Amino acid sequence: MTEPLPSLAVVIPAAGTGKRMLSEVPKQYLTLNGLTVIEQTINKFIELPFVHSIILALSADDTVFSTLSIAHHPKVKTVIGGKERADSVLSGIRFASELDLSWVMVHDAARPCVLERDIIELYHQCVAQQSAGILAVRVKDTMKRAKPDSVSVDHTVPRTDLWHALTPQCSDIKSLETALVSQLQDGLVNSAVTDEASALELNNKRVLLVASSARNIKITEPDDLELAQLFLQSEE
Ligand SMILES: Nc1ccn([C@@H]2O[C@H](COP(=O)(O)OP(=O)(O)OP(=O)(O)O)[C@@H](O)[C@H]2O)c(=O)n1
Ligand SMILES: C[C@](O)(CO)[C@H](O)COP(=O)(O)O
Repeated sequence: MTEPLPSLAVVIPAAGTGKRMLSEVPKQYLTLNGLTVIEQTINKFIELPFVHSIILALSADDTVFSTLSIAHHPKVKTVIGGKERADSVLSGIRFASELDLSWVMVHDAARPCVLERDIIELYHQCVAQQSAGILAVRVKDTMKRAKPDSVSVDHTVPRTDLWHALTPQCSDIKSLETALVSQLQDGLVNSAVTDEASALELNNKRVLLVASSARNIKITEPDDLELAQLFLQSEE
């Protein structure tokens, strides 16, 4: 019989303003198949047996989340996010580090189409290999690097071994907290560290690439909402 997976914390950065979405409200509060985006995302984690706590990093002026029934679920906690995504993540990690847990997953509130089976597989692989890891999708298209500040091709980027990094991104809490703090202190957060794996890589940590369904999109621009609706409807 395989050992049960250790309990973990899930940090969900949800303090963004969704500027690229061009919507009236922050994209995490847009309606998606009858629920808000953030509720759809939380629902992908809330029933998983190894999820101990779900920590939402919210904007200081967020007045919506507390009105949702999910906000009162015993697993759900909230912290105040920060200026950049990494600041919000670190705020959640600091709360998680007080919970006497070893592992954490960080998942964008804007990724409601993640599949539970992919979350479970990611965690199985990280625990089995005692390594950080991320859900990712191999690049399928030919990739071009543009000339600086232009829209003409500079060169083609070889796509062998090229992956799209998605979330959740999973790590032991101590390594991730150390990595994020050191990058914040080095002032790299705003440029080089756009995901947790970037910080871990800069701290010479191994990061597994675990194949994810390509439907695990991040709702970023207006067209993404319709695509997310189709993906969620096909899960019903
Ligand atoms: N200071 C920030 C910025 C982003 N996020 C969260 O990080 C996730 C991924 O970020 P992104 O898609 O860039 O969201 P926004 O920053 O809201 O989008 P935009 O860049 O278009 O404003 C989102 O769930 C967002 O709420 C956060 O918690 N804190
Ligand atoms: C973390 C992430 O979703 C991995 O692809 C991505 O880096 C977030 O980028 P954003 O510009 O903060 O949405």
